[in-house]
Amino acid sequence: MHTITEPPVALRDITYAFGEGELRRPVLRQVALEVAPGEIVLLTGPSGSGKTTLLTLIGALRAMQEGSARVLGHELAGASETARVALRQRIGFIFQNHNLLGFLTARQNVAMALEMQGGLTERERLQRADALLDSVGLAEHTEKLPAHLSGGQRQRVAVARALAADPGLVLADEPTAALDKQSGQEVVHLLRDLAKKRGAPILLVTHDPRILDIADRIISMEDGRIVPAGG
Ligand SMILES: Nc1ncnc2c1ncn2[C@@H]1O[C@H](COP(=O)(O)OP(=O)(O)OP(=O)(O)O)[C@@H](O)[C@H]1O
Repeated sequence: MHTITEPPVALRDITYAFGEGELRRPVLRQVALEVAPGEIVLLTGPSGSGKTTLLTLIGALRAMQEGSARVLGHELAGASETARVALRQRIGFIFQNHNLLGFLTARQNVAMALEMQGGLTERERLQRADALLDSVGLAEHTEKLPAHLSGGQRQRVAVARALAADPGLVLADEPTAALDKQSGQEVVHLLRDLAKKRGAPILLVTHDPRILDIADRIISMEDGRIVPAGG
């Protein structure tokens, strides 16, 4: 007997539009995509081609319109808000502007991501946060507020936070856009190594040609469609 493992991300015929009636503007057209366990997929393409919209659909951050999206074993078409919230807790998100809370230390920002998990005492959460910050090279900076860290360091905190809850999938939107070349490369290499270790696939939207080498696969989008490889 074979066990057929479902890919962590499987999209079929995803079509999505903003606006209604005459103002309706399609931004995704029949997108199909599969991401394998542990795979690192980069999504590139011109501004406005629909990359972020696709990422937010996969991340259950917006409701589907047409097509099918199976993410970590759950169908998102027709999924309730409750189901989407539950799925979001199994996904690690990293954004361009890191989205750290300015009044919390690096350690508190990471520990907060563990609160949803339940089952851990505060002491355990803080210990786990310290271990994660250590793994991204920030052992010396756990007590600092985001404002006292460099851009690269803040983005490392965001990586630690995204991986804190042992996500089944990591979604990143332009995580290096605000960073210089070296910090950007450090952050994505770190992200890649940590995700590979945990077997979590990464889907990363980027315009940054300096980080293309981390990809297992690069996908281009144009005008709401995935451009066929080699085309
Ligand atoms: N909330 C919204 N309401 C209306 N139109 C939107 C909304 N969000 C995005 N759009 C439009 O949808 C299209 C696709 O946007 P999207 O952000 O997905 O593209 P992108 O490829 O990620 O672009 P960029 O690289 O600039 O981030 C754009 O034309 C954008 O203006």
